[in-house]
Amino acid sequence: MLGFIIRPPHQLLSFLLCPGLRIPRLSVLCAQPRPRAMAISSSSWELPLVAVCQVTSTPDKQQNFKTCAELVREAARLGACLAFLPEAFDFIARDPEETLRLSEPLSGNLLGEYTQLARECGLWLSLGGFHERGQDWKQTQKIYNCHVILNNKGSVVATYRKTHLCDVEIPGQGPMRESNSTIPGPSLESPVSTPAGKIGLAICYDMRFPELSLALVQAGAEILTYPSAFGSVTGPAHWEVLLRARAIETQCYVVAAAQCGRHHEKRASYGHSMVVDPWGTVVARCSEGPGLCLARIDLSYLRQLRQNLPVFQHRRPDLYSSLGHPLS
Ligand SMILES: O=C(O)CNC(=O)[C@H](CS)NC(=O)CCC(=O)C(=O)O
Repeated sequence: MLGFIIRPPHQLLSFLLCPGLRIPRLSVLCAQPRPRAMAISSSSWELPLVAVCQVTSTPDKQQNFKTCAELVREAARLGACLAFLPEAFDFIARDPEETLRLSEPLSGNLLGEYTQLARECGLWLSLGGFHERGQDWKQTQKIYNCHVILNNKGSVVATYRKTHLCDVEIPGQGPMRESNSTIPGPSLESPVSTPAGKIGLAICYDMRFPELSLALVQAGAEILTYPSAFGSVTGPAHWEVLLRARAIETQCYVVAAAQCGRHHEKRASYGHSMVVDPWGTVVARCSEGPGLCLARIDLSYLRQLRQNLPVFQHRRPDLYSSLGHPLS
């Protein structure tokens, strides 16, 4: 019954906005009529709307907060119930010493400002990667890369500390040595219920490890999030392919808020923030530069797709570890 698996048309609308520009640019990627078999009782405009914010963080924390707050307010005005900010929304420093110096605990001033913002706007926030001084800061002098979910009252409802750290050297991109400043998180987190659906938490480089996305979907995730500061060389080759692959194999929505542009003399990011639906189609994407895009999340579509193409009933966990140990 593959004929029934066609994206409903309301998902094909994405509004591309620049912060200075008040008129939304409406981009209709495609406009097929909704097939009868997919009809649902609610109007598409009642489906939850999410906003994906794209920024260029610098070492200036106050300025970064101003930019993010403006996008979050815009998201609220446009009717989003949840706004996603990228990894390192708080700042991107020039070196590990500066990263450690600018970091704060979750109880610090910056999270306090975001708490107020969520409350004032009445929307949920995915704060994609906060440089967090954890409980062990005094002993370790290192931080966690912490994804924080705030509800519309500003309370922290979930935290996930990045488990796969990006220590890579890609020619042409400048070395990344995240472990110089950061400790890997100790565990995965259970998906968290939000007005848009159950969100599985991850961060950036984590998207290269499909075991993580499978663990999250098997624990009930409907939306996977990969807030990112993706490299400018790996970006064009891997970014969209990885995100769409994670969406197709898990049959989840994938939301990826990204850093873009030049952060300082030593660092630039790829951008291309997007929302992918469970069929693997990109249903919203940001244009170049800071801004936001919007997408509706249709969980009845997700359930229909999982029924029509029941890969999770066809898995063979009895086989997958039968070839011994993974490559070292
Ligand atoms: O450094 C900070 O302040 C915040 N953290 C990051 O920007 C991290 C570690 S350097 N970036 C990535 O994981 C990029 C992954 C990537 O580019 C890939 O997988 O290709």
